[in-house]
Order: sequence, then C-alpha cells, then structure tokens
Amino acid sequence: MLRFLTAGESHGRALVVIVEGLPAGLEVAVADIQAELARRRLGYGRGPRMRFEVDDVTITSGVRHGRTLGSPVAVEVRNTEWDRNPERWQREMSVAAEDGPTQAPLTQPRPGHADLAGMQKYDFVDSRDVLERASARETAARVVAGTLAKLWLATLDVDVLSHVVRMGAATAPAGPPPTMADLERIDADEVRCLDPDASAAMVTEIKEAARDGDSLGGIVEVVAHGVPVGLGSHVHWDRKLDSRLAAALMSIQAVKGVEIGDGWEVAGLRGSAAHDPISWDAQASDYRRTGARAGGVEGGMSTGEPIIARAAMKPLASLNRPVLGTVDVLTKEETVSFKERTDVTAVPAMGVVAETMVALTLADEVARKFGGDTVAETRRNRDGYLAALREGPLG
Ligand SMILES: Cc1cc2nc3c(=O)[nH]c(=O)nc-3n(C[C@H](O)[C@H](O)[C@H](O)COP(=O)(O)O)c2cc1C
Ligand SMILES: C=C(O[C@@H]1CC(C(=O)O)=C[C@@H](OP(=O)(O)O)[C@H]1O)C(=O)O
Repeated sequence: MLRFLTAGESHGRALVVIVEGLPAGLEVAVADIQAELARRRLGYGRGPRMRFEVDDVTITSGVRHGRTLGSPVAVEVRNTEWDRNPERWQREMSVAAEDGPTQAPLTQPRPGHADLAGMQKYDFVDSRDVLERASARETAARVVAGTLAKLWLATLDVDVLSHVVRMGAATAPAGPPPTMADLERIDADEVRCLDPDASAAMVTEIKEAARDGDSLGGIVEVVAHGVPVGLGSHVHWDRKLDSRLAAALMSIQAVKGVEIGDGWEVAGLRGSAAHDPISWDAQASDYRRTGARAGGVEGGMSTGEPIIARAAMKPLASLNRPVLGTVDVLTKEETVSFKERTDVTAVPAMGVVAETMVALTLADEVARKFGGDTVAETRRNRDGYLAALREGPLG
C-alpha cells in the first residue's frame, strides 16, 4: 500500500508531506520535486503569489545518497512568503496564544469557497481559520507525493501527463488519446492545450475574465500510458480502479465533475456505438481495444489501454471584483464577500494536481498487485505477471 498525509496552512511556515510504502532503491533528487512543483505554479491566469512563491524543498527522511530506503519519505516545502513578508505572516499565523492576529477577522464569507460551512462546523468567526487549510496551496504537498509516485511508475514504464481541454467557454476539439510526445511538446505552454487555435481562444478568455475582475473554470484530461492490464478489481466497490480515480480527482479543491473515458457522451449512445471492440495484435501477442471510449478501465480494472480521466473545475470563488451576495456573520448585514488575493483561473495547475492524484492511485494499485520491497523486485514481479499472461491459455 502507498499512502500519504499532508499538513500545512497556505500562509504558514511550511507544508509537510509523508509518503509511506515506496520501495527501496528509487532514485530521487530534490530537482525532480522542484521541477514538478514548478509545473504546478505555471499557467496563464495564476495570481501574483505564483510569481514569487518558490517552493523551497527539503527531503528530511527516507532518502540516502539519492535513493529511497524503503522507510517513510518526509518532505518539507517552505512557504517563501513566510520569510519574504515576516511582518505580515509570521505574526498572523503564529502558533503562540499571546500573538493575536494582526488583521481584523474576515467575517464576510465568499460564496463557493469553504468559508461559511467551515466557520459553522468549527465555530470560527474568522474565515482565515478555514481558508488557510482549504486553500489549494495544500496541493503543493500532494505534488511532492505525486512526484515520488511518478518516479516509481516510470521504472515500470508508466507515464502520466495532462492537457487542458476546456477553459471557460473555449473548448479544444475532441481527438484520439494524445501520446506522451504530444503532451511533452505543450508542457511549458501558457495553457497546456494541444490545439493552437483553442489555446489562443483560452488565453483571450482568461484576459477578458481578468479585465472584468472575474474567474474561470475548465476541464483537464489526464492520460496515463503504459499501465498494465489488471490494476484494480471488479470484486468489491472500493477496489474498482474507476471509483478510486474518481474519488482521488474529486478530492482536488474546486473539482466538481470527473469522467472516465467518454463517460457522459456514451450515456447518450446505443451500446453498439459505445464500446471499444476487442482485437488480437499478433505482433505484440496482446489484446487491443479499437477506440478509447472506456478510458482504459472496464469492470473496475485497467485494460492495458491508456487510462483517460477528465476533471472539471468550477470557476474560482474569490473574485477580484466581488459581486456575489453574502452576509457579515457578526452583523448579519447583506454585503459582498471580503476580497482575497486570487488566481483568475488555475485550470492548468489543477491538471498537474490531477496527474498527481492519478499517479498516486496507480502507484497504490501497483503496490497492491505487484508488491516488492525494492524497485527491482516490483519490476520483476510485474514482468513475471506479464510473461505468465503471454505464455498462458489467454496469450
Ligand atoms: C491549483 C488550484 C488553485 C486555486 N486557486 C484558487 C484561488 O486563487 N482562489 C480561489 O478562490 N480558489 C482557488 N482554488 C479553489 C479553492 O481552493 C476551492 O474552491 C476551495 O478550497 C473550496 O473547495 P471546493 O471548491 O472543492 O468546494 C484553487 C484550486 C486549485 C486546485
Ligand atoms: C498558494 C497557492 O494557491 C492559492 C490557492 C488559493 C485558494 O483559495 O485555493 C488562493 C490563492 O492564495 P493567495 O491568496 O495566497 O494568493 C492562490 O495563490 C498555490 O497553489 O500554491
């Protein structure tokens, strides 16, 4: 089993993540983690914080001389705003009871954020007590865990990347599952969309929303290549790969819809048009699916085809020009919400987090199916399974 825990507030000293269940012998460098964190900071429409937040990474345990030991890996990501603006944040987020907050409490909750439900549930009158943890800053810690999962998956020739297929009203044309080369080519682009015209329309859409002080949501598609047949299982609800992927993706801040393959579209088709026919590839001695409607999962198990999962993000709740009605929790006066520094959109960044959640889910399923205390042992077990399939009655 691969599991991880994150801790940390958005403007606190640091985020912390502990990942347990990685095999020994996995090559890990701080630079790998920093590269993934940099991808998460990118994307047109991100707010001012992303220009100075540098994600200062320290691996504190579980790695020795560049290789995992099989023990829990703990990583700290310091919030550089803590040191950059000590007057503001070190006092505001102090753990000491004698240091009161420096700012008036935020009492006008933002519709669509975690503010009001969190204030009621935990009995806070200052929304900061909620937003600091609800904030998607936490996803930086997840991306650290996801980097480790991706590095492990890469030793099994499994790769996970994403692209943006919708930004507000701008939509990329549908196409076959992209290759890793396709996705790598656009990885540093401002919106990470495969279609150049749609990409330009997305940038325009973001500029217009920014001009209006508004926000945008959208849809990303995560693609995992090289996933062997048989991860997940049909035998129980909580072992189904599609259900696990859906839960993992839905856990991302502001994600409100998840689709595996052509989930929504096939609901409107006839069965004869909705499923991917099975064929035999004599050269590869393997079964293939013609088409990708199932998104690489049937019966809660990976089919060996690319896994395709989409995540839909609502427009961000904080608006640079707040117009949504709310109520001041102390006076009960009707007003608009408090104004908090914000992104205009974070759809490309969410794509990196979505890759992370898919990679962590796949790595956990790899651990369950193949086990192994070392990277070499997991790979040997995977190879043995695939060889047995080829040599058995189905091969
Ligand atoms: C990468 C990323 C960045 C985000 N940035 C913002 C932001 O700048 N402003 C905002 O209001 N919400 C932002 N969100 C969304 C909020 O964190 C989210 O809406 C909030 O925690 C409430 O959770 P819910 O939308 O799932 O109900 C972001 C989400 C992600 C994944
Ligand atoms: C800090 C990050 O995202 C933040 C997520 C977020 C929210 O409400 O979720 C609000 C903004 O925070 P701030 O007000 O500090 O600028 C984003 O910048 C990050 O992704 O690292």
